[in-house]
Amino acid sequence: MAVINQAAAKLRAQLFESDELIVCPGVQDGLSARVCLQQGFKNLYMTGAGTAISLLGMPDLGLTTPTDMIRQASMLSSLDRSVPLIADIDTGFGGPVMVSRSVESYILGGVAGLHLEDQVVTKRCGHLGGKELVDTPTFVSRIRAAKEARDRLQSDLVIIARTDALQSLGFDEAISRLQAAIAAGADAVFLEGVKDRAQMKQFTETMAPTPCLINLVPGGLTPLINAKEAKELGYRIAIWPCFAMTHAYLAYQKAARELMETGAVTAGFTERQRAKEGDDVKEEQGQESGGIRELFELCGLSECVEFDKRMGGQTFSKGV
Ligand SMILES: C[C@](O)(C(=O)O)[C@H](CC(=O)O)C(=O)O
Repeated sequence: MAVINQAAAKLRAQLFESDELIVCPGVQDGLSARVCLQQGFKNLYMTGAGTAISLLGMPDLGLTTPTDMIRQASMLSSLDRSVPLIADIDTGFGGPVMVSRSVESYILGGVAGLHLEDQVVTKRCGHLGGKELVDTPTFVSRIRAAKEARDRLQSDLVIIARTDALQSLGFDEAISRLQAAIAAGADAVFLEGVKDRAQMKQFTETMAPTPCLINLVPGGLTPLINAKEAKELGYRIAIWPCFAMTHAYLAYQKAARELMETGAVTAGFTERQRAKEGDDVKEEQGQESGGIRELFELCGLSECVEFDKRMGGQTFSKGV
């Protein structure tokens, strides 16, 4: 339990014992997480939208089950337990019993923080239209159930209350929902779909001293401010869901189109290889930048081989 709680304790210290902006690149699978860890980010964010797209090939419409989300959040937490993960838990997936069970599973999976919202269970991405909300007592019961799970497991899990009320009910109602959530045990707050800088500032000032999260979705309702601006506007956590998925999508599309049209794969790393060949720099077969071995290395190939050996295993004694 102590090891499982370390990331949560670290996130809590980042939030309450410093004034840093907690910068969270959105990740949805092993590859995106490994790349962000390689780049040295101190925190990660598990996007529910990205998980729906990547795991199910479906839009963010409340289709991921608790099992999908728990499994993905636990896997992402396990890649580097010194890097606290904040994970989307959507609506908590049901009534208070379900919320409590789901939060317990997130904690046992090593998740450091989560955000829990006030949409109906058949939710949708906060940046789509026609969202429906539960009433404030129902929202508060979800937060209370999350806190109960945290207290029962003696965890430092950071609970972030999210409201989607801004679009349909306005700023004041959204604030009063978040204040009710704080009274029920939320540590931080997330106003979904904030529309401009003036509203960002008004939000962080109104909620002070409670830490506020900003959600910077490409193509969403909120202007894509940068980390420096987010800090200046009073935010303490910034998440960038799906920030690299657009690039990944376009890269997949380019490679797939090429294979479809030419019957050969020359996009991506082989292009760089060719450029290098033009410079008379030949790389060994299978050693190209971006080739499969590099991806395996990114995902811990050498560490696995070394671990096997250290444990007295023979699995890789003939090399890999
Ligand atoms: C933050 C969010 O819940 C997510 O799943 O990452 C989404 C983001 C998105 O749909 O891109 C949301 O804002 O609802």
